[in-house]
Amino acid sequence: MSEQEKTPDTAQPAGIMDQKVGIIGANGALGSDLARILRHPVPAFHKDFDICDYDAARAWLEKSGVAAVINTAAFHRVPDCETEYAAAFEVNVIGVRNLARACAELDIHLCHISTDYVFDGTKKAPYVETDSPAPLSIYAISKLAGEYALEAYGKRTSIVRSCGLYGRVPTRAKGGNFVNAMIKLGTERDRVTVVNDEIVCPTYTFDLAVAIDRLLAAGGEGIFHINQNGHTTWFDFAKVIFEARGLPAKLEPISAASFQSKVQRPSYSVLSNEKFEKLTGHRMPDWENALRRHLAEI
Ligand SMILES: NC(=O)C1=CN([C@@H]2O[C@H](COP(=O)(O)OP(=O)(O)OC[C@H]3O[C@@H](n4cnc5c(N)ncnc54)[C@H](OP(=O)(O)O)[C@@H]3O)[C@@H](O)[C@H]2O)C=CC1
Ligand SMILES: Cc1cn([C@H]2C[C@H](O)[C@@H](COP(=O)(O)OP(=O)(O)O[C@H]3O[C@@H](C)C(=O)[C@@H](O)[C@H]3O)O2)c(=O)[nH]c1=O
Repeated sequence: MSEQEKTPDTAQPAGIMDQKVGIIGANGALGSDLARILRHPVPAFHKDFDICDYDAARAWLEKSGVAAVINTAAFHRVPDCETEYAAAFEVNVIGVRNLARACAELDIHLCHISTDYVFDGTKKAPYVETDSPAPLSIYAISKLAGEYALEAYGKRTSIVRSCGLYGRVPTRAKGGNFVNAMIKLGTERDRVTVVNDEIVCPTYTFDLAVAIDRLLAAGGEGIFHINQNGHTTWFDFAKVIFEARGLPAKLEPISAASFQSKVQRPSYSVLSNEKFEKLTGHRMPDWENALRRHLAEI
């Protein structure tokens, strides 16, 4: 195993948060890694309750006896949000409002997952938590409105914004993630085109789950940006996947403008980890290290 593939000492699976923590969406990409990392996880599945149902959410939270809860539930098939906007707003805003209200009443810390897409990408330097959001899509608008709902109705809250999640369990809402899409396309097609002018920092759900555990243990409240360190383009990210897997298709760079999509995505959405790393003393591994560890586990 190369140096890049070794698990860094920051990624040990044992959680440090010493109290019971609820995980909403415990079988999702991030939720399933939270369930394997947290020391005292209390998993909640969609069949247990829907966050859009305030009474059901409150009843589960009250019964669970958790000190904190992490909300990973979202409507996040990004292109579908453009047309199914009522559903997107119901889950991403009203659902979050419900959780914020219930957690405030029950004195539970609510940690909510948000996105790099709240920014428009014009900054061209890592975004810090105090930068002004400027969402470009309905998904991004609904996630930003969810943040505002949390801040308006919540008491003890944290918001974790991250970027381009991938992990052992594919994102349920999308039926996959960028890594397994590349492996599938790279195996089935002769030629795969990937955008080379969106600068991002795709993030491994395992590393994000470890980081969220550290954030909760440190009592972090407010907004925190957490993604892998460094930055790449989707094309360069795909290149590592193609090389590591020896995929037969020809990989070609294209511009975002020529990628057929009904969604406008930020051309730069790297997040600065500085606030998180300062509070917790925990350094996020680089994106390539994370990707190679992930490729070794699937
Ligand atoms: N995936 C990505 O690239 C990124 C995601 N994010 C954010 O991270 C979070 C987690 O993403 P990820 O783990 O990939 O998502 P997944 O789709 O894998 O997991 C979401 C989980 O939430 C559950 N869920 C969905 N809607 C509801 C609801 N109304 N009530 C209760 N449970 C519900 C789902 O259950 P079921 O499937 O059974 O409905 C699923 O278990 C989301 O908030 C997303 O916006 C941020 C940046 C990037
Ligand atoms: C599958 C594929 C994607 N792409 C591009 C499209 C897009 O610009 C980029 C990533 O593709 P995705 O389908 O993952 O894009 P998308 O679903 O918009 O990903 C986003 O999901 C939401 C939930 C978030 O919060 C964001 O952080 C972000 O990761 O790669 C290609 O160029 N070629 C391809 O074959």
